Amino acid sequence: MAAIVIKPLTPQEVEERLARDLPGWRLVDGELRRRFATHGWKGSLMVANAIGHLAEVAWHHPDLVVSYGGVEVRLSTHSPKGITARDFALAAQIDAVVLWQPARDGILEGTPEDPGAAYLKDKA
Ligand SMILES: C[C@H](O)[C@H](O)[C@H]1CNC2=NC(N)=NC(=O)C2=N1
Repeated sequence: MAAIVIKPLTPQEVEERLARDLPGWRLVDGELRRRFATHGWKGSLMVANAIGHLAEVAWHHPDLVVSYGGVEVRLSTHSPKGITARDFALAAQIDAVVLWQPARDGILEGTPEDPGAAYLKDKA
């Protein structure tokens, strides 16, 4: 089987792919970044844990800034240093999991609207 070649993308390539595939993410200081806003610390920790699970399964680990009101995800590749297809692949999976919502008319109810249950502020 041919080895997968991972090479850093140029800033222009990164911006093009962000606009096409990951509109919620930005290139800042050489990292792909996205913030997921929550209604509080417990929600932020749940988001952080969901991302932590994906990172460990992928064996590609973002930095996380966990705050009372949200989680900022910062993704880059250490070797080769830069932004690579690995960062885009994990970012897309993070979006898919964190922003996922049950179908409106489906059998799963979704998080109730009342303040006691409020969790994510950003939903797909
Ligand atoms: C030591 C080295 O960072 C690791 O082998 C793997 C695992 N996690 C990783 N995580 C990230 N974000 N970038 C990497 O290049 C990377 N490489």
